[in-house]
Amino acid sequence: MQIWRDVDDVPADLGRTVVSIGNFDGVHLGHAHVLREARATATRLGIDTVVAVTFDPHPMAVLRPDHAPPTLTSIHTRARLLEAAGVDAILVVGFDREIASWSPEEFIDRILVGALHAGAVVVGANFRFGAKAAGEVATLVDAGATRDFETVGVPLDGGPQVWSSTYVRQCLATGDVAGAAEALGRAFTVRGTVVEGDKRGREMGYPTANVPIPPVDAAPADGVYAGWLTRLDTGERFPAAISVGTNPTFDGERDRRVESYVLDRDDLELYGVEVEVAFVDRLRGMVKFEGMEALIETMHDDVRRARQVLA
Ligand SMILES: Cc1cc2nc3c(=O)[nH]c(=O)nc-3n(C[C@H](O)[C@H](O)[C@H](O)COP(=O)(O)O)c2cc1C
Ligand SMILES: Nc1ncnc2c1ncn2[C@@H]1O[C@H](COP(=O)(O)OP(=O)(O)O)[C@@H](O)[C@H]1O
Repeated sequence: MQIWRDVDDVPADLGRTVVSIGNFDGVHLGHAHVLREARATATRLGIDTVVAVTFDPHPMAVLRPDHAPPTLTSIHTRARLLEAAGVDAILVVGFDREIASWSPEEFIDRILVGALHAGAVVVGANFRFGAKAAGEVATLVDAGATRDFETVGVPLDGGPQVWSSTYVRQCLATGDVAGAAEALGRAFTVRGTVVEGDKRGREMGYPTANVPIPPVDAAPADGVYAGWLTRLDTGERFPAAISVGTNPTFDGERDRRVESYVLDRDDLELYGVEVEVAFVDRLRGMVKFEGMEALIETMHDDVRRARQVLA
């Protein structure tokens, strides 16, 4: 798959394409539905290449930083998932104030027609674009009439439910990782490099691989979950009981982390290893215990329940 980080990176000899546009954050089932329509449109028109146009950073992070939603997928993860959803190429538009000021027609002429030679544009029916979000599906339909591209506005109620990135974020904010997984069509995951913690885990009988959560990234609410830890260096996948939070029992001033105890193992060496943690189900909320003994008692139970969930 091709990734173009700038409009100037798009090869000049690119043939006609079918273009889908959006933030695609999460690449959830709603996105997959629109991308399936894009592929079907390409087949119908005899066009080979489906291009996804996406924005980085998220437009809200530029336009209203205080209201920017937490990110579900980094641009790298998004590219990987878009490829799996059948996209041939991705144009990542570096979103800034200048691009935000482009009128819908300017966006159409410079990106869709000028760079991508769109034969069709396929977007969700509620898609908005251009300065002040003035552009909509009808704007594309009108512009396409004189610029020789077709527009497909995909109805959002094509599936059993209207999925959205906002819905996924809401699920995560309440710890409903099973709901998030349903909307994504796969488990929600966090990626990162394992860092050192307070070295208390081994002492407690439950060593945990700790991954920091960048403040801009979405993560499940503080709590305890069952899931899987995958080493990205070897591809090995392990069942895990996972804690998200700041370890309130120990009162330390620290940032939120994802801490995974790999069930029934004490021999792993994970410091510095790149891992992916997948959240399957919520076990309970985070508790500030009176002492370490009470926490360990409860962790025995968490591990037992995690084993059941993952069996
Ligand atoms: C299954 C599981 C459940 C946990 N539940 C809690 C909890 O309810 N309250 C809490 O303060 N810490 C909880 N923790 C986090 C532990 O406090 C933390 O793993 C331990 O202090 C070791 O930290 P370290 O990796 O920095 O050494 C939990 C950890 C795991 C693996
Ligand atoms: N079953 C396991 N699950 C997670 N990490 C393990 C496990 N067994 C050994 N480890 C190793 O132990 C480390 C965690 O031990 P811990 O005492 O919690 O230290 P820290 O406070 O630095 O996280 C992990 O980073 C990993 O290298």
